Amino acid sequence: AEYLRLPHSLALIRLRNPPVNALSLAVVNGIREGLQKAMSDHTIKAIVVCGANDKFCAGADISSFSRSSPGISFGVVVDEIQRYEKPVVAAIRGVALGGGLELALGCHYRIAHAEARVGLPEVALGILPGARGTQLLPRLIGVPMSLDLITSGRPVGADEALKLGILDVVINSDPVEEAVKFSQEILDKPLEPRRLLNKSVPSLPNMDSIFSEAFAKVQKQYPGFLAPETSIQALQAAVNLPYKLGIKEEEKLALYLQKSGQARALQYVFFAESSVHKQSPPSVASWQTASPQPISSVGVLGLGTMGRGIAMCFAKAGIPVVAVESDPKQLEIAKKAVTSMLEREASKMQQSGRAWTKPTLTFSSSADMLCESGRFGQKTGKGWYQYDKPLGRVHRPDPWLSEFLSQYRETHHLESRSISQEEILERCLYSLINEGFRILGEGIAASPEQIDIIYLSGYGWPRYRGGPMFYAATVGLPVVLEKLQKYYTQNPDVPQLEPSDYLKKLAAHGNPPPKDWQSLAGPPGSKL
Ligand SMILES: CC/C=C\C=C\CC(=O)SCCNC(=O)CCNC(=O)[C@H](O)C(C)(C)COP(=O)(O)OP(=O)(O)OC[C@H]1O[C@@H](n2cnc3c(N)ncnc32)[C@H](O)[C@@H]1OP(=O)(O)O
Repeated sequence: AEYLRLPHSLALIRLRNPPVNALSLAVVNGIREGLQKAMSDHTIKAIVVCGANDKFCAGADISSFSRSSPGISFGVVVDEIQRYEKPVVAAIRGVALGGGLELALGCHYRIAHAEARVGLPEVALGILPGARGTQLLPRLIGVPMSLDLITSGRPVGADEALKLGILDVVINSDPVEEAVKFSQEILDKPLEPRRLLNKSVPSLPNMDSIFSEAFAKVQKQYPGFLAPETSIQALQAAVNLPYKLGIKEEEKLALYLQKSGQARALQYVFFAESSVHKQSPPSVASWQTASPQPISSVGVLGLGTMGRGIAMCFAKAGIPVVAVESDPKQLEIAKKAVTSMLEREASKMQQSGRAWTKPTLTFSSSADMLCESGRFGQKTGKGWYQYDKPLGRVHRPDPWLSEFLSQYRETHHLESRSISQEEILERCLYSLINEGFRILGEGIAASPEQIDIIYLSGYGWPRYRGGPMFYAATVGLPVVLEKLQKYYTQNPDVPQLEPSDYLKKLAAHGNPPPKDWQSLAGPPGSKL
């Protein structure tokens, strides 16, 4: 941060840390030094705080989170500013997010450009506004709106922030110039009413129900995420405890989140999302330039209207199709429909003098064995289990199924054994992860981050677990390798369990973080 003396007995502290003036240790120290200089200089009457390059501050430096604990010591600075004996005015352009808004909340006044955005988006990073945000915001704008903004993390535009009371002035001109003028006008005004830490949270008669509704809402809206619920607990502390104790509770809850593992995953996702836009596979191929992989056969699940159309397309292209349909009636309809469509196509081709060979459509019968016995699952009250009633949800083991399975095992010479939850999880996830390593080794995916972002955006992988490749690094690559080796030895007929060479190469280096994988594994082959 830079310190400048301005005319009219004013000082300016300008945060400078491109690209977004994040609060690195140097920036925080710079702010403190600037405040001390201004305090000891008796000619300085007021201080304006702003950010360089048209941005106030995007909060803590997220890239340094793994090295230090964000938020906690910065809260002391936020309190120091509030207690300061000279007015401090925040001049906001661009964004004031996270620690950036907390810094502004510490200031006695906040002036912003109409296009500025302010907010506390910490929950998206698995943490909470731990530099007094959960204690100061409700004192300024009340509990219901603080709950909304902090649990959702959504930033608001300057106009909305003005209405809510977060900002004092919104202008269309330069906020620093406006703050300079404004500072001179408020020099004689008392500072005590501007110190949020000495205010109490506006009380409401139905506070308990407001909080219980908020808990219910976040559990529904963000299932599995720890940060929104923990933020509500911090807001409860703001209501129930004096400031001095409330900030202690905020610190305790912030520490809990930082250690939860979700914070690490969500911070990985933040950088993964911004990096995927900049990456292309090692071959520099893209969807615009890549040639399609050969397809030897295709599986289609379900033979409704869509499934039939898809099966037809591949059959017409001469690609063998295996289609599976669990409803025998639907299967009959589909067989007739597909056959007649293909025959129509064939006769058209024959009329036009082109040759056509009938493709083979193979319908798997194995998946239908239960259905053929009238067991369609919950809707018929029996399937792999017996249900309390048709469409019922309460299931219990079915002796019929035990008999069915024992016959099946006899026919296929299978030995029964119990399979633990752990084995199910590991065999499913590690074979998926193994495939991820294969496509990295083949140069099909540009980076582990790309695979993870696809899983988060398209396959419902929980964001707070960071994606399958991040998960592999969390478990440890040597562990993943060892487990795959074990399962492959037990199931040599399942090629997905055979550890990929790429994984073997990486595991030889221990458990490197995903960002180092490509440099350690060496140049990939290129299948594109
Ligand atoms: C001492 C600590 C005290 C208190 C701690 C409080 C907790 C926090 O503050 S947590 C951080 C809260 N802030 C955020 O979550 C903001 C995250 N950033 C954004 O939402 C956006 O980046 C943006 C600021 C709105 C800017 O968006 P846009 O203009 O679209 O640019 P981007 O491409 O997203 O970002 C540019 C560039 O900046 C990097 N970056 C952004 N924010 C941070 C940050 N807080 N820390 C570190 N780096 C940040 C971003 O990764 C981009 O970097 P490239 O290298 O160019 O990819």
